[in-house]
Amino acid sequence: MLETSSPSTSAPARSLRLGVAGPVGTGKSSLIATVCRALASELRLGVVTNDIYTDEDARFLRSAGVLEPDRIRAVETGACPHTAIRDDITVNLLAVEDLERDFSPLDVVLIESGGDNLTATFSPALVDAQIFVLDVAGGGDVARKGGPGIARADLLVVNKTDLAPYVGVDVATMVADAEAAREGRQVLALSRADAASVETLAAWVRGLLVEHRAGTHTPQDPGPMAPHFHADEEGGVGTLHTHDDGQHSHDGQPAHSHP
Ligand SMILES: Nc1nc2c(ncn2[C@@H]2O[C@H](COP(=O)(O)OP(=O)(O)OP(=O)(O)O)[C@@H](O)[C@H]2O)c(=O)[nH]1
Repeated sequence: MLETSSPSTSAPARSLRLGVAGPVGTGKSSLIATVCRALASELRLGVVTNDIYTDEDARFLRSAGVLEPDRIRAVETGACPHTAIRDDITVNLLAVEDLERDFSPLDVVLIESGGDNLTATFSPALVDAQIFVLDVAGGGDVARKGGPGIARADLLVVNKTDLAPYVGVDVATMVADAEAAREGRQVLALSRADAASVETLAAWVRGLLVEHRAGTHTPQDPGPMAPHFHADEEGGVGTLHTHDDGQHSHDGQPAHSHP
């Protein structure tokens, strides 16, 4: 791939890990397919999908031919999606690190959460940044309802805007509601059928990668992590952690310091 092309020629310490979360069916897999189509010719990409009982999202992306099949790895969570993206990220972190090792160096690894409710967001120990996806078909009022993903994800996508006339949603109002809930953080009205919106999404990813490589992007936790226990070195139960400052990972190191 184009190591000499923008956004940077300097070697990153590791890939940019970008999470994509949001309610069931809002278009997370499709958004990842769109990003891959837009950027696969200029960046080295990998994908990890999360499904509860299947590897369906990975199979969808492989069959769409957006990346070579082995660059798309599936995690079966066997539990509510938030469990594997926030409460215990081990299986996802291993999948990401396997990808990064197998295809070293990668520029971006996209991690798709299983569809969950409005409270589910990624731990900053797993991803450097996250996109939260809503769609117009879920109702124009959803953006007003708030929650950590809507309010504080790095980017909020209002997806499937091509469907808005058919479901009676005014996209401009929905975006304005979302911007108010986000206190100025970016909102993108997206449709895979709208090339300009797709290019805006691709440009956002490129810009984030530049910041990641420069070390100027700080991973944020959109919501408090549930209190949890770590096993101590003897295998017993260790100390209760809350990590509610948004700056620390499961191992107590700065969230962006994983190798
Ligand atoms: N009209 C339209 N449909 C879209 C768009 N993006 C996705 N869809 C459709 O929305 C449906 C759900 O898309 P997915 O990408 O599977 O959604 P998801 O969030 O990954 O779904 P889960 O993994 O089940 O939570 C599919 O039928 C897609 O074809 C869009 O921009 N416009």
